[in-house]
Amino acid sequence: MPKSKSFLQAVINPFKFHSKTEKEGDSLDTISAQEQKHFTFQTLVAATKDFHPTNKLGQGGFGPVFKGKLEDGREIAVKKLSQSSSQGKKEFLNEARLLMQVQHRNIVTLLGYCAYAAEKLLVYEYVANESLDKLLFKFGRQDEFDWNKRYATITGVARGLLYLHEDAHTCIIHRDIKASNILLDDRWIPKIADFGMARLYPEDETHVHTRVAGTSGYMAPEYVMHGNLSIKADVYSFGVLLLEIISGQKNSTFNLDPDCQSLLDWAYKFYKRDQTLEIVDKKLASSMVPDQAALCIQIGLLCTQSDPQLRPTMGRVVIMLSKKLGTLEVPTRPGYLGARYRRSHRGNTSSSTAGISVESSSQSSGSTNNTNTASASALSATATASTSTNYRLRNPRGGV
Ligand SMILES: Nc1ncnc2c1ncn2[C@@H]1O[C@H](COP(=O)(O)OP(=O)(O)OP(=O)(O)O)[C@@H](O)[C@H]1O
Repeated sequence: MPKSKSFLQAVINPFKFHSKTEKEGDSLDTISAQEQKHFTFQTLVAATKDFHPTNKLGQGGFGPVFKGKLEDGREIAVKKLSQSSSQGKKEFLNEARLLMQVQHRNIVTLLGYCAYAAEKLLVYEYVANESLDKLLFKFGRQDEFDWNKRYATITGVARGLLYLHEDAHTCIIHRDIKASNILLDDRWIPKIADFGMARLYPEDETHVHTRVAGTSGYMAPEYVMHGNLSIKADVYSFGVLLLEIISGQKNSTFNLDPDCQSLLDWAYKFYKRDQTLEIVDKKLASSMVPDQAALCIQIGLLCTQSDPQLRPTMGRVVIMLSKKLGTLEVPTRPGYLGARYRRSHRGNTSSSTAGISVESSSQSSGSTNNTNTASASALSATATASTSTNYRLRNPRGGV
């Protein structure tokens, strides 16, 4: 076997029973151009001090993530697929496969893997400032996260997404852009992480057999309700994330204003009143650049418009971020799932990060009940979700 193929083959082989078709295997071969990146289990045990709880960075749908240090001094994050992982081996392999193909300063680097007996582990560069959700919503570190850092985060994530959509060798739709999937390094450079749900789409692909999956508060309404998946679903999630970064408010648990059902609704309300900056996080009072903040909010609203065709591409977003206020289109009303859905959903989940999964019957593998999964009945309360196993993908690069 040529050395360039060995990494992916070694990752894939332990999962082989999950490989659906020869075609999938072939495409993995053709995308493989990697050096041997195998880590021995012993190396990772030593690096993480036997996966000591004090080294645990967090817990995702795959299982725990541990911090480690290699003998050469490099700091790493080790994602360990738990035996009981509900998210599943398929997504784990998907993440390895997708990340092998991408290299960008705003996308987390996969250093290698380890498959040892029943253990499956992925090894990443360690990203020192951890995830954006912890900075924005948890640790009381919001003061550290001043305007310049937030603006740099917005532009960095926009560039990373632009790369995935337009510059990677095949269009990649991430499908789970959210605050906990953006990591910030020691220089506050944002890195898009967690490719377990991402999908590769060749340019000429028109249909996809998939399921609707993602995190509530971030999913585009046309995707949740009709299974229409395009790059504009990521653009929508990016718009939500942008408004969260600026307001310090979490969309899925928004309850600041009884007249508004979501953060998007709230932002739109003040935009229409010409009081756009009312939504800005009070912690940014001294550091904010008002015109930049107003521009960003307008871009966030353009990205979350109900009609996906009206949403800009990420290429356009990157250009808009460098424009002057007053030169942009006027956003129409944001799209989000209705009040009935939100009530039902809240009643069914205790976690604000819980999401939705509408499963197609042909995809009922062990990967179905991921941590991002809430009851599909919550969805059906309002939306007439497609029960078809074939979700249509209309020109993923050009919109729905
Ligand atoms: N490369 C990394 N460097 C530093 N911390 C990391 C790294 N990767 C993950 N983490 C930490 O581990 C946590 C869990 O990450 P993981 O990607 O497995 O799940 P998640 O995105 O939090 O949740 P889910 O899988 O349900 O979407 C993250 O929130 C982050 O704090």
